[in-house]
Amino acid sequence: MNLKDYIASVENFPKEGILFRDITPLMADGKAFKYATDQIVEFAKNKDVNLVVGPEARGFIFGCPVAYELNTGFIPVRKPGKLPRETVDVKYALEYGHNELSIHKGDIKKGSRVLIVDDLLATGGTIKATIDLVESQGGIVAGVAFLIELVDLNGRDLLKNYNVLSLIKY
Ligand SMILES: O=P(O)(O)OC[C@H]1O[C@H](OP(=O)(O)OP(=O)(O)O)[C@H](O)[C@@H]1O
Ligand SMILES: Nc1ncnc2[nH]cnc12
Repeated sequence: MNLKDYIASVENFPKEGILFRDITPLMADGKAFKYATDQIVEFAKNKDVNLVVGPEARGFIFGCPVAYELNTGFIPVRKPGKLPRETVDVKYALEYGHNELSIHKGDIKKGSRVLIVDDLLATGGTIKATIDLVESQGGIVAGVAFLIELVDLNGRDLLKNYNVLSLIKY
């Protein structure tokens, strides 16, 4: 299956000069969504993963079905003001702005083997912030999986010490 056939490319969204890779056609197609999820599950299988972590919002879309298939829990990494209990926070830069991410303190037990899942790797700011949150809680990042990698933005440079999967490259 060619997953690129299910990605829509939209010019100048959300800002002038950004070519937005829209995953919603893939999500809307049951076969493509399952195929992409299965590829990530396959990547995780020999990594002894016991927890999946995904950043808001699109990381939830792929992270949850992957966690279900792996029989693990899913921990959300969220934007400011969304998590009700005590959090650990980190600031980061985006391809088109900046943001802050949080995780509930204590959700990741020391020594947990974590698979981090997100829809897209651009500059790597989001994933690096997510890795920092996981590691600050004593989690071990067993793998990092994306549906899409924007190769020219060099996000991989931040991930040299990790097992990385991306299913579609632009
Ligand atoms: O590699 P980076 O440069 O950090 O960019 C990638 C991130 O940007 C997008 O999320 P966004 O923050 O737009 O949030 P959303 O998922 O809520 O739309 C995307 O889903 C990734 O998480
Ligand atoms: N070009 C892009 N398309 C979709 N999501 C993104 N997140 C960061 N850059 C993006």
